[in-house]
Order: sequence, then C-alpha cells, then structure tokens
Amino acid sequence: MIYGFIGTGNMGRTLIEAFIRSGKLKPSELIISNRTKSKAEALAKSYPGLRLASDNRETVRNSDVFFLCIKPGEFRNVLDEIRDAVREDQIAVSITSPVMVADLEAWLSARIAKIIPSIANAACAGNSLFIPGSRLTRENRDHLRDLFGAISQPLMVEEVHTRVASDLACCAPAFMAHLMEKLADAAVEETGLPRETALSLVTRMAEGLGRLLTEGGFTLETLQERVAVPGGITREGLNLLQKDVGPVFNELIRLTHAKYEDDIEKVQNSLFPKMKK
Ligand SMILES: NC(=O)C1=CN([C@@H]2O[C@H](COP(=O)(O)OP(=O)(O)OC[C@H]3O[C@@H](n4cnc5c(N)ncnc54)[C@H](OP(=O)(O)O)[C@@H]3O)[C@@H](O)[C@H]2O)C=CC1
Ligand SMILES: O=C(O)[C@@H]1CCC=N1
Repeated sequence: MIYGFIGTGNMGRTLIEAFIRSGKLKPSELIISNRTKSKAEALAKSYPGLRLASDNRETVRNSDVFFLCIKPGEFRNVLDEIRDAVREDQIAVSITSPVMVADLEAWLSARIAKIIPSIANAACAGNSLFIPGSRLTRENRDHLRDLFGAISQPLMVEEVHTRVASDLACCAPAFMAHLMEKLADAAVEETGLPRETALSLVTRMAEGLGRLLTEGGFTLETLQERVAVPGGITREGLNLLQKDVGPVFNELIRLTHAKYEDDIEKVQNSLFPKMKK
C-alpha cells in the first residue's frame, strides 16, 4: 500500500514523521510532493527510501491513499492539477476543516475522508477527528481508523461539529500553551522569578497534569477539588479564574466559528465560482 502526501509543511511533515516513528508506515511506503521542492527534498533525505515525486500528479498516480495537507486557499490549484489523475478506487484524505466532504466528492472521483489531526499526534497522543465521506467502504473506514489509531485516538465526528471538535482537540494545544506562557510571564513580572525557571515549572506541571488525567484516575473536576482545599490559596485563584476566564472562552469559540464560516465561503467561491452575468 502506498501513501501519498501533497504538502509537506507543518502538518504534512508532522503526520509523515509520526507514522514513520510509530512504526506504522515505512519510508518506502510513502511518496511526497510540495510546492517548494526543497522542503520535500529535505524530508526525503531524512528518511531514506521515501520517494520524492516531481509533482502532485505523480504523487496521486503512485498512491493508493493520498493526503491533502494544504491550506484552504490552496485547494483549488491542487484539485485542478490532480483531478484527472485521480482514480475511483483511491482514498483521498483532507486534513483541512473548512473544505467540505461533499465539495471534495464533487471535485474528485476518489473515496473521500476528512481527518483532522492534532499536533498531539506527533507524540502518538490526542485525538484525530474522522469525518467519513459517502463513498468510503467499511474496509476503507477500518483501514483509515487502523492507520490513525497508530498515532492517535480516532474519533468519529459529524461534519457539523468539525469546528468545535477541532477547537478542543487541535487548536487547544496552542491555546493551552499560550495560557501557560502567560501564567509564567505573570509570575516573572510580579516576583522577578527567572523566566527560564517559570517556564520550566509550568512545563513540568503540564506533563504531570497530562499523566494524572490519562493514567492517574483524575478528571478535570476531581483534580481541581483535590488541589483547592477549602479555605486554601488555590481556591482564591480558582474563584478569580471562574469569574474572568469563562467568558473569554465563549468569545474564543464564537471567533473560531466566525472565521470558519468565512473560510468555508471563500473555499466554496474558489471551488464553485458563481457564473458572472
Ligand atoms: N497545524 C496544525 O496543528 C493543524 C493543521 N491542520 C490543517 O492542515 C492544513 C495545513 O496546515 P499546515 O501544515 O500548518 O500549513 P503549512 O503552510 O505549513 O503547509 C502547507 C503546505 O502545502 C504546500 N502547498 C501549498 N500549495 C501547494 C501545491 N499547489 N502543491 C503542493 N504543495 C503545496 C505548502 O508549500 P510551500 O512550502 O510552498 O509553502 C506547504 O508546505 C491547514 O488547512 C490546517 O488548518 C489540521 C490540523 C492541525
Ligand atoms: O482548522 C483547523 O481546525 C485546524 C486545527 C488547527 C489548525 N487547523
């Protein structure tokens, strides 16, 4: 089975490396192409056996399953280029949330799936969000679930919930990292603690927190209860967070959804331009 990757940027490279490091795929099972060739060349050099295609059509022609690891605004170009090289028996996986499964099915004859990975998958952790298209067979679904199961917990998601699920599984690593950095920076500003120490403390804390929640039998709720003893210092902090942080997240979810709707509209205008009168 040969797996093609179109786009070896941030996420394309992350997926390729996660599949290889997990032992799920061998470099010789992969063929890749990228707009800036040097980027794909560098990746191919790091993994002997990994094949570099001269263009996206070559990637498609030589693969059984191919991944579209490109940004929303880049779809029209790539779809135009590969459309007549795609076969009905192939599986095409898009990792991009605002490109609708039905629109990809209209463009390509392949069996379509949308699978949104998370940066957490680089550590073989976290979820991947699985939105199957209508042409996927049961075997195709099992195949993709098995593949992504090597680097993540695949979770079936309704397309209508893609945005919110992606906010929590895929964007949140960045949101949480930002909050941790802000916490460390505030500690530095308020007390003069060296920044390096502050960053190290919050990073180690996050490592422990992750383990407690995954292997330690804690939930988010029980964890807060255990640390915030009544009348203690943590309780004071939690009271403040409860008041101030909640509304920010409501605003954040509304914001990601507004940007998502905007992206969907732009993608649809580029894939299906309205006929000008
Ligand atoms: N970052 C994340 O954590 C996650 C990202 N995603 C989604 O993945 C998608 C890609 O994101 P990301 O990897 O961060 O973006 P990047 O910009 O890092 O990668 C996109 C890659 O696509 C390449 N590309 C663009 N046009 C073409 C083309 N015509 N032919 C071949 N290659 C092309 C670019 O090449 P060039 O080198 O020339 O720029 C670039 O390497 C986005 O839609 C994002 O929303 C999904 C889940 C998580
Ligand atoms: O648009 C998305 O949902 C993904 C998640 C992180 C980046 N892109």
